[in-house]
Amino acid sequence: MGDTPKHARHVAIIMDGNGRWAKRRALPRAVGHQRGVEAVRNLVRGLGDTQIECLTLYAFSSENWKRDEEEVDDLMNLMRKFIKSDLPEFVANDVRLKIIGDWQSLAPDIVAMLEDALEQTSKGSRILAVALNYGSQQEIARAAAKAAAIGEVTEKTIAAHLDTNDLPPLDLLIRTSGEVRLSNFLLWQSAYAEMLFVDTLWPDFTPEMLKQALANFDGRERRFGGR
Ligand SMILES: CC(C)=CCC/C(C)=C/CC/C(C)=C/COP(=O)(O)OP(=O)(O)O
Ligand SMILES: C=C(C)CCOP(=O)(O)OP(=O)(O)O
Ligand SMILES: [Mg+2]
Repeated sequence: MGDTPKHARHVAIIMDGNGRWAKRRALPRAVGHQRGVEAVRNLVRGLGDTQIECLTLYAFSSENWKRDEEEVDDLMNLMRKFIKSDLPEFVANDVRLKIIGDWQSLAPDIVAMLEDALEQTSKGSRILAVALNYGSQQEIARAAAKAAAIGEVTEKTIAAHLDTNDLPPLDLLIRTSGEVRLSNFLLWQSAYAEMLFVDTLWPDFTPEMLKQALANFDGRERRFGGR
């Protein structure tokens, strides 16, 4: 595997634990999500200090619609606020936004904001991919249907129609909060990804912890089925 880079090019994070972070402090869940956004902001600000080419963040799953309407509204409003406040910083810091998932079916104003943000960041070189209304099984089914429509259902044609088709291969998947499951995130892309499950609740996750995760990755031996 001579062409395998030593460092992680593509890192994905399941940002779990906002609710428990708030509960421990007897605060509303919305406050946990707010602090979760701050953790995202700090991480994106520190991205330039790493060799990561693409950071993919799980922000809202296709199953998260099952939550109370109030919490869903809070999350959508945080999204609106985050794009508005942080877009200029993305542009200034060479960040290219990418959205994966069925984001086109979100509220029309969010879709419009995202389209504008995609356009404004299109020249950036470091990718921040945000998974919104994302479910990996749904993504694979969509890709398989497209592959079937061209009459060739293979690993290659399915991968070519996944939302992640223009991203580097996934190297490292991190989940915070101590849960050890994928919750319908990047199932196909995780085939040979390294995984790291940490107990830290998402609002407490720092850029320093990301660096520790990258160091942990650097110490692993990847074999891809070879010997
Ligand atoms: C990019 C961006 C603006 C992101 C929005 C903020 C953010 C960090 C969203 C993640 C939402 C979410 C469902 C987190 C999981 O915590 P949980 O609610 O499942 O917590 P719990 O498992 O402790 O209940
Ligand atoms: C981080 C996001 C956006 C989704 C995964 O976390 P969940 O909290 O929704 O997953 P489960 O514990 O329900 O599996
Ligand atoms: Mg959770």
